[in-house]
Amino acid sequence: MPDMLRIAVPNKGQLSGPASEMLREAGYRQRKDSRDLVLVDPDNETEFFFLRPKDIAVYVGEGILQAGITGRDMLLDSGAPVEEVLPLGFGGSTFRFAARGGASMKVEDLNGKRIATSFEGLLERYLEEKGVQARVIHLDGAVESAIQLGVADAVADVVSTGTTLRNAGLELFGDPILTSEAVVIRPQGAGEDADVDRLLRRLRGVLVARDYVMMDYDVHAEKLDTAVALTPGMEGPTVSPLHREGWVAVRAMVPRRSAQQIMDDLWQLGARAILVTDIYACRL
Ligand SMILES: Nc1ncnc2c1ncn2[C@@H]1O[C@H](COP(=O)(O)OP(=O)(O)OP(=O)(O)O)[C@@H](O)[C@H]1O
Ligand SMILES: O=P(O)(O)OC[C@H]1O[C@H](OP(=O)(O)OP(=O)(O)O)[C@H](O)[C@@H]1O
Ligand SMILES: [Mg+2]
Repeated sequence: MPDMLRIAVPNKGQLSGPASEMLREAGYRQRKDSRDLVLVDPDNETEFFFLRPKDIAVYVGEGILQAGITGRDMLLDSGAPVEEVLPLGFGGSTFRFAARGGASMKVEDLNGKRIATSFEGLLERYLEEKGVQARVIHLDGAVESAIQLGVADAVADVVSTGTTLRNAGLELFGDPILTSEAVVIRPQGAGEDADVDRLLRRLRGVLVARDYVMMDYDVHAEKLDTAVALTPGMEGPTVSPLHREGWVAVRAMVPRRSAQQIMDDLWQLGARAILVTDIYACRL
């Protein structure tokens, strides 16, 4: 068997589904049974290991696996010798303090208090930075209940929509300790690795295909400069002659979220036959 690229992927939790989905879009096989621990993709000479998201930085830091997908918060919390090489745009969250609603706590008020968290690495580093002395209580999850149950005076927890905190009658205080999302990690100081580079190129291709669309339109040559300013593309748009005298066809990638606005602006300018299509995959 040829040398396999060995990659760590979250086996459950918030990152598991989106990570596998992204790898599938990048052309890799993914597991069908959520209890599978390993999946071999012989066509791509890649082996995927499904591990607890919090353990992934440890495996990659030990050099056992060449890369992995985990949360930035988890990688920093672990203190493992790994580095972030590519943010993936999903699993977005902030790591924040919260206390009982109406308590109007400030970070300084945490001196001498008990703070519950499942990220004590992150929390302890932050408290030290701010010169706050508090007792850190480690909990594995459902940290929001710790205040009501009298185990802690405040919590430091992952917040996405804030629904979980609100439902527990808690309110946020202080600045966000960290802003996180899913990231690809590698062992710190790992050298060139053609196999990892190929994985990263594929994932970047998925990110671009998700964030951009292809826009085609026809415009009068006199309006071309203004139109190109609206659709500069990645390295300048493709401009081709049209059979219709004085008109040209333009093709450029535009951000998906502004596509409708750009179409309105191009229409105003006199452009016609404006088409938007999905990008299935790409290497830029
Ligand atoms: N509600 C959420 N929305 C988006 N991302 C989230 C959310 N909750 C957590 N995350 C992010 O997902 C990553 C994994 O967190 P998750 O809670 O799934 O792991 P876990 O707690 O170890 O797993 P489990 O909850 O199954 O025990 C973290 O980086 C975290 O910031
Ligand atoms: O701000 P929200 O959108 O409500 O999301 C944040 C919640 O989601 C995660 O919990 P998860 O479901 O992973 O449970 P856990 O506490 O057991 O990790 C996280 O730990 C928060 O509790
Ligand atoms: Mg969780």
